[in-house]
Amino acid sequence: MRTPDEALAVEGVSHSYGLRDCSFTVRRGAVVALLGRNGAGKTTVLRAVAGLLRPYGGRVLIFGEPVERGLARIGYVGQQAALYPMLTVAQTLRLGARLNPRWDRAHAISLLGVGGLRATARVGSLSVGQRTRLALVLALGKRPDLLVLDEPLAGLDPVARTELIGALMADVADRGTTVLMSSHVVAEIEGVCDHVVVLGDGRVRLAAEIEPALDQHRVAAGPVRDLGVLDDHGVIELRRDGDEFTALVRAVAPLAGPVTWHRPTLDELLLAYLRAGVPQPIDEVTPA
Ligand SMILES: Nc1ncnc2c1ncn2[C@@H]1O[C@H](COP(=O)(O)OP(=O)(O)OP(=O)(O)O)[C@@H](O)[C@H]1O
Repeated sequence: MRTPDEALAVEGVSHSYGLRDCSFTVRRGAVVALLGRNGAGKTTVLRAVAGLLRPYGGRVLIFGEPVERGLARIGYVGQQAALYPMLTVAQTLRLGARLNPRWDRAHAISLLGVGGLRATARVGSLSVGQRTRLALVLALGKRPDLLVLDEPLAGLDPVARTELIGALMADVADRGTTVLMSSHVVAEIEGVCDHVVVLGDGRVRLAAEIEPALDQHRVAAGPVRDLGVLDDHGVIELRRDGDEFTALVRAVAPLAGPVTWHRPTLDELLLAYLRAGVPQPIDEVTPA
């Protein structure tokens, strides 16, 4: 059911680029990590959300409206920052001001300081990481309500990463900006994102709030002869090593048996979903 709290609804989105009936929702102010193995469809989903690619099936709603009507409210930074190499940094910001009715000059200039970018530098002379920073400044200067970022930190050095994450989080805290960002790095997600969406084989395998999802899953380990204890749980991934097994399960029954159980780390949870083959709905998960 649609709620006024909803920033984004991806409803049954399909595309020839391997997406099949993808659905998830994001509430206002959430910071969501989109994960998936190479080629899983993350960029395709993000481009559909940013209105840059029309899905073959399904639809995307931004704040309850078709994405085409919400474009002014979206800030998007793709993997290749779309910038004009012949312009200077200052000219690029002036272009940003012209193109975006909600442009916040003071905010953009303060972010430029965070990014350590010289106003007179020509875009063509910037490194990949510096261009990414400029693209982020442009996206944030637009004062978006929904920020869509495709691996935003990939080309950045560790100091720039920390600074930009800080600027991003300040924006989220000040303005309640909703963020959907793809990433391959669990350490990048931890402490920054509160929700995850995991794609696999073009479908949504997991769409959940991180802490409750960690509470709802368990890692079981023990001898293969005791595998029967998993029968009452939803097995996400099972790995065998000789006579021993390790499994990630959605714990739907009391934890029992001669095996050991522990609450997964975020790394364990995400790796299991990324490796697992079969889509698993999260809806009926109950706390262990
Ligand atoms: N322009 C295109 N033409 C044809 N196929 C494409 C095109 N762009 C993407 N694809 C295919 O769509 C699938 C999903 O690609 P997408 O870029 O969305 O994946 P991704 O999860 O972002 O991958 P990565 O982590 O490698 O960036 C891949 O199989 C890819 O080959």
